[in-house]
Amino acid sequence: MNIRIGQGYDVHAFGDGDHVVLGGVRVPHERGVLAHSDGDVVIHALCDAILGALALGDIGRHFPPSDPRWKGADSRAFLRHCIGLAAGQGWKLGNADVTVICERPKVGPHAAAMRDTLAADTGVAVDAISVKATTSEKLGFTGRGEGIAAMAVCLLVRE
Ligand SMILES: Nc1ccn([C@@H]2O[C@H](COP(=O)(O)O)[C@@H](O)[C@H]2O)c(=O)n1
Ligand SMILES: C[C@@]1(CO)OP(=O)(O)OP(=O)(O)OC[C@H]1O
Repeated sequence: MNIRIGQGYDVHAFGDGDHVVLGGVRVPHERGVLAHSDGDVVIHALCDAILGALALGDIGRHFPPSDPRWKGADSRAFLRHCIGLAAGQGWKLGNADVTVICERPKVGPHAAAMRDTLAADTGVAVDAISVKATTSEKLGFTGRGEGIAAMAVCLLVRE
């Protein structure tokens, strides 16, 4: 069996709004995020991890922020596209592990729904998808509540 590893990272600044989208789940919050798409840092980091494992560049190469087609886009479509690129080369997702970094919103209460959504879009069992969260102890831009970040790693497998 062949394996490939990939990692991804994404950040969006908070802006006006009443929710954020994380892992395809609408999470109520007193701020939104500034983004061309729905600003889902979890999915953007996971897409970059998958694209990295495939050595196919990054999310901005496949979905340029200058392209009006992606304005307000549901990032789940980006994830399904990346999985499709992997499948086209015979790869499937082995597992993925995501960490969200923000003081708020609290991610824990939404992690199960996020895992369900990510598992559905990537075609794996939910136990192959991990979603974790941490604050940055009030340090840095996430600590000051200026934005939200996510890191992801994934393993692709091919028989
Ligand atoms: N946005 C967040 C941040 C953290 N959590 C949960 O709280 C735990 C403690 O966070 P520390 O940064 O103080 O270590 C963390 O392990 C998460 O379970 C969260 O749900 N949402
Ligand atoms: C997702 C894309 C889509 O145009 O735009 P944004 O929503 O701004 O998100 P980013 O994480 O900056 O990735 C770049 C783009 O691919």
